[in-house]
Amino acid sequence: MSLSGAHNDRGEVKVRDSLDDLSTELADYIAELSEASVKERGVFAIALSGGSLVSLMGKLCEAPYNKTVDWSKWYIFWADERVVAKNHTDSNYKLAKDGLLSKVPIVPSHVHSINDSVSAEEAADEYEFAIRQLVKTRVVSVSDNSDCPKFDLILLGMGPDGHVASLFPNHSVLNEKDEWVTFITDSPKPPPERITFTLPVINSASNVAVVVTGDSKAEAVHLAIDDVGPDCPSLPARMVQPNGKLVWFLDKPAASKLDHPHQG
Ligand SMILES: O=C1O[C@H](COP(=O)(O)O)[C@@H](O)[C@H](O)[C@H]1O
Repeated sequence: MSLSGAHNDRGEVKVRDSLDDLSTELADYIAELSEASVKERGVFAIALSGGSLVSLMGKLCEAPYNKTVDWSKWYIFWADERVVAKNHTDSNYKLAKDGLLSKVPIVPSHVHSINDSVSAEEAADEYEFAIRQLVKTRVVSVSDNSDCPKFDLILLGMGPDGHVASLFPNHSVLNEKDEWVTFITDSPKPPPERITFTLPVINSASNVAVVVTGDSKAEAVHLAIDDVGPDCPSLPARMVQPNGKLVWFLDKPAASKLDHPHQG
């Protein structure tokens, strides 16, 4: 069974029976956005996250996507990164390189990873500076409402606590309005030092997809998507309210606590 539908104002919710079906749906979605963006702008600026998302993107390395996607037009960024060496097992760059980037013909100079040899604060500043240069040359588009970058697609995962990127519940960086990229040194999930896109950047994207699997995340999915009333917690995932299009990719266990899991 495959379900898909609009869910209040929290975007489109796609629920798939198996991880295999979910991966195929995700690969189709990314490939379609890539094609549309290359047609419209000549490039595709995509920001990745780490965690379980990357293995769910694995189908992109297989036929037909490995041949049909115009990889030469892809520019890769990270919505969040752990401030560790690039060959460290905690590195989101390493995860993406091993699982995706080394298997498709991405242009190496289009891969924009952080400087891993400076402090978290400097890494965040340098990363924002690099993105600012690419906004000037329109490799990354600019928001219609602010000076924020408008990524063609930002891919997010979500933790059981409702964190997205490295924006954790009740953390002061959730209030950051001015910076595009900020840093934390007290992540509740190791490693502690991370850089992260801020909410204004995430919410300026043309498309945001949140990819969530497993029953340990079902409660957070419910709180992030359903109409939970005035007591609705300021869950980071619920604060993802992009100007562009929001799509949730869920397996059945992750969707199991939604009020209307079969909506649409
Ligand atoms: O620490 C992180 O966690 C989230 C969620 O990871 P998951 O393995 O539970 O899917 C991830 O999206 C983020 O990029 C990462 O740094």
